[in-house]
Amino acid sequence: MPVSPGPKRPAAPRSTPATMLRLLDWVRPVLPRIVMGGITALLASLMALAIPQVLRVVIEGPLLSSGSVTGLVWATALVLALGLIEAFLVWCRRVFIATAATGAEHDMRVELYHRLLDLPIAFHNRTSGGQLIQRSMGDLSAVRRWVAFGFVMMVVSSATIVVGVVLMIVNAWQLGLLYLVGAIVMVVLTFRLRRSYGAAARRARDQAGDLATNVEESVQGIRVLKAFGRGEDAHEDFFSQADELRRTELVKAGAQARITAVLTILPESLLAVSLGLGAYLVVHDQLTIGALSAFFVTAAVVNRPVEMLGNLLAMTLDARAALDRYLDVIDLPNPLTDPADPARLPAPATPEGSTVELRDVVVQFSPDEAPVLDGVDLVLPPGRTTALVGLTGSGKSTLLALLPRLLDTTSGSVLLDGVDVRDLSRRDVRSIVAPAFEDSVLFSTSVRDNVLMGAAATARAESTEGTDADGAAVLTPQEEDTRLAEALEAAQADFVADLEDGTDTIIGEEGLSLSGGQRQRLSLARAIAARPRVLVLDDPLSAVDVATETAATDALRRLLPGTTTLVVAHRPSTVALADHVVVLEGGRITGAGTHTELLAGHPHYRYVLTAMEQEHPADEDVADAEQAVDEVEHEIIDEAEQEAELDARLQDEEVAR
Ligand SMILES: Nc1ncnc2c1ncn2[C@@H]1O[C@H](COP(=O)(O)OP(=O)(O)OP(=O)(O)O)[C@@H](O)[C@H]1O
Repeated sequence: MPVSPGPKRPAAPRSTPATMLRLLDWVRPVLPRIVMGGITALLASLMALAIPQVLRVVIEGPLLSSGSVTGLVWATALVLALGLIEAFLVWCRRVFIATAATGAEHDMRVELYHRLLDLPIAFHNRTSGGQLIQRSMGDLSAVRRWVAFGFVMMVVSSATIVVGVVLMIVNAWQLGLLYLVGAIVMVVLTFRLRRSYGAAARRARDQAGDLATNVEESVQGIRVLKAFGRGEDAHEDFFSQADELRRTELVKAGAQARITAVLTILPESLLAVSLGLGAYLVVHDQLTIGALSAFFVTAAVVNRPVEMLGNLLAMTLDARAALDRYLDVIDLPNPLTDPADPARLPAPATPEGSTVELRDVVVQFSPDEAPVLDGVDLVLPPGRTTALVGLTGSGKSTLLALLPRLLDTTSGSVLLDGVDVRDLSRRDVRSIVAPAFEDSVLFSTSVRDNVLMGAAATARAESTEGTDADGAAVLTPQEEDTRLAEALEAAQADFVADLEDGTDTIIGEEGLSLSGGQRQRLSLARAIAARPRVLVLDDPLSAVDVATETAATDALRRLLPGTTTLVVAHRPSTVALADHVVVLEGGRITGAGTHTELLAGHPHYRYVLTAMEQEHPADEDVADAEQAVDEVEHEIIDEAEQEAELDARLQDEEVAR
């Protein structure tokens, strides 16, 4: 599967300040705490700057002129007090900022998750999982670190430098001005170097996402990798991706090193020049020793934030790259939206059940490509089962995705009991249309939770059950038990009774491993437990035998008599169980009727059935093949036993001799 860095960046790139300002959307509620944090940090810095001024008073005042011990004690106490206040203010900064930053990170993470659930399937098809995990974890951590430390320290450092330079000018204007000129040169050079770091920072984050995708896919596909002996190739792929990331990190480190070098060499050189010039000024009585000392101690305090600016700039560019990736997803327009004023959910159009109608439906994924569905007109008979048959790629899954509104038509409409699905809220549509897919997805929770997942939503739509404070339906424990038992029985999932904890057994990725057929049965049970008005099945029983499929279909008819069902059929047995069959050929419906009618008069239908039979041989053939395998296995075992007997006899003879 190709690895993609995810959504494309917006056409007009944002500047770093404009990007960082977007953070206000999440930071605004905690802004007072951040401002308080900033103020305490600033005060702490001012305390640090105040200490050299006390030093000047000490040198020029009590210590050198009057020799007063009391004055010296007071001055010492003052420096100690300033130090203690500085430490207390630093502690306050951490408390204020940490809670604010983690709160903003939490809100951003929740919003991203909500967005991922909201975005259409097409987005998830083209975006790799690792990239999304990286966005929700690593990228957001970088943003939090910047809010908690980078931003505040950037403001505080800048303020400290400005105040410090002013004090340096006040203490020794000649030396202060020299430092100011040097500071301007530093800023210009640093901003020139930032470009290469910024580009590498974005590249590194995209590459880290690719790496996460690689790990995720390798773990998920571990069986395939092992079975095909591709472990070595996978290892090489991973190695080269990891190496690419390493090289980008080195580019970042190089750029940061250059910035840090400028921000270290220049101020240190300035101090050296200032020392010579300062000594000259003192000798020629143009500067006092106290003022020179105060200048140097102030310069030492200012140099700390100046040197830190390099790291802070790198942190800002890292956070900007991370925030850009986050906003790429958050700002993505969702073509599947709810109407401003959704229509009320209609009642079933007929006593037999709901009707579903597709009117002149066209689906085209890209203007450069031919439509996948082209002028489809289709009515699903209420309360009956319709099988959708077609060659691979004919558009069956695409058509199915239109019913629960996982996808919208390019033109034409899909009507549920006479109402266009786009006029209903997506929540309402999905509360009456339940899907089950061939690729059954189970979550890392109990059988019970997996199966009852959609039951509450449909119960709310039926509105005969109780509701909770949010208006969502709540099934009583007894009702839940009944639904669970019925759904498991109908889906032929009786194996659940033999699991160690029955319906409370934890399954899914982190739980018990189930066979493909068992997973499919639970996925079907989930759709049944929802008691939908419309059931959409994308070949959900492909991994079970024909007898189980027949039993499940019978149970479905009994349990959900008024449910209108559309099932994609990949084998003749599924077609045979349907009331009505529709043939899809290159995105168009070319035939509809009963299995017998189509068999008699539709050549493409016969061709598709023949193709299905070749792909899914009848169960008798499979049974024959299994028996043949059994016989061969028995022969091998017999031969092995005979050889063992022969060996034992030869050994006995040897011993006897
Ligand atoms: N999100 C998408 N973007 C672009 N093309 C797509 C997308 N989804 C499906 N297609 C294309 O639409 C065509 C029909 O796909 P679809 O999955 O509906 O066929 P199908 O009949 O269900 O096939 P199969 O029997 O193999 O599952 C294919 O050519 C597929 O590549």
